Amino acid sequence: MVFITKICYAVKEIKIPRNYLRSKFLDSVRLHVKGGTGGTGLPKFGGLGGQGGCVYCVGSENANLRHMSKYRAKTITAGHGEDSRKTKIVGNPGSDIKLEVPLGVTVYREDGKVLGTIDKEGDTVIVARGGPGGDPDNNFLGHFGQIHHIRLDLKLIADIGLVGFPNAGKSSLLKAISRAKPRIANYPFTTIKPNKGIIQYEDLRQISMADLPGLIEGAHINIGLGHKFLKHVERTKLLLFIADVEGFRLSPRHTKRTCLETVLLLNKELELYDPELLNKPVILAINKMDLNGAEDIFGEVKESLSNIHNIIEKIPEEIRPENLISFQDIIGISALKGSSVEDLKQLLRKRLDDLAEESNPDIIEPSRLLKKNRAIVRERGPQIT
Ligand SMILES: Nc1nc2c(ncn2[C@@H]2O[C@H](COP(=O)(O)OP(=O)(O)OP(=O)(O)O)[C@@H](O)[C@H]2O)c(=O)[nH]1
Repeated sequence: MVFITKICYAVKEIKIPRNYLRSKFLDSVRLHVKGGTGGTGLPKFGGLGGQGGCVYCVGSENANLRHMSKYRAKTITAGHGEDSRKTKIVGNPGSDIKLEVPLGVTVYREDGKVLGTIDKEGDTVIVARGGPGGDPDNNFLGHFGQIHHIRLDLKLIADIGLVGFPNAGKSSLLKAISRAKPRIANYPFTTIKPNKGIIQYEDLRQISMADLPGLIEGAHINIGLGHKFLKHVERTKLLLFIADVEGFRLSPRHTKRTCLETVLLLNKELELYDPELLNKPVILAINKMDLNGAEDIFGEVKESLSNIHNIIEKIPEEIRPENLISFQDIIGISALKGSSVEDLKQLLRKRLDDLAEESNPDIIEPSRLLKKNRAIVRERGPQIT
């Protein structure tokens, strides 16, 4: 009997094989927060009650919203202010509650008001203030703290946002170019949560790249994973479109789209989500250049895109975007074989450096900086003490 029970427990403990499909990524969380109540004053001695503690969010590199699930169906309440006593005339303030949240979080109140955004380590947003302690202005009665339902909405902060159809090779590229280890498989929607990788250069400069689950035709009407993850490209500086040279077909029931059509469809889906996204600089990488006939297709796609305004009328209406993206660069790569991945890596850096220089023209190139410093040394001579 004991043996059978043991087996039953053992069977129960076997993990479901498709466990990985349950996304461990959370990008939105609702919390109920309450500031502490102020302590009561002591009118006879002019004693003041302590202020109630506050609940606030603090940015931390290591935090993730998943940690917040422990607060589900609970109220996060800060400490109450201490009452004034004969032996301690000014009550101590209540203890604050510090919620560590990942960088890229925007905090919304229940009425939609933005309480603040957290972009850097240590950024702080107060989400529920503690009530004031009792004093002569409130008849020595401490007040309740603020109570709110808040929503923490995470948008990944990355330099580059990788956008493409399923199976285009986004995860393969992220793996080839960075130190990330995403799941790669030959079926659509292997990526079900955004992945972030860091591209490291020889001079130790680091650039972050976010790989988003694949978009498909009709994502705007919630087909596939819909536009759910597109919000994560809002805070990237540059978009990298990746298209399979052979195009894409979701299933035999769906229309086969060529490489050019997938590029136009990506343009259209981004436009339908938020036309502002089209103002970002975009680089197009055509992947799987190791396949037969890829060079010819690449040449045709490049030619068509350089001449797109003349041929756009011939494109079927259902895949025709209204505002066309003009790509900064179009490059052919093979994420699998690694060909031209290094060129793409250098190109991405160059474009990001150009952007940084445009937005801050005071930045001086390191080589110019070195020359300038040498000139100073020559002028005054090295200091000998
Ligand atoms: N021949 C060839 N195959 C590639 C290349 N890059 C990726 N693949 C293959 O294409 C398939 C899909 O690659 P993934 O990197 O998972 O594509 P993805 O865009 O991340 O796909 P989703 O996760 O569905 O969005 C895998 O079988 C890869 O091995 C390439 O350069 N050449």
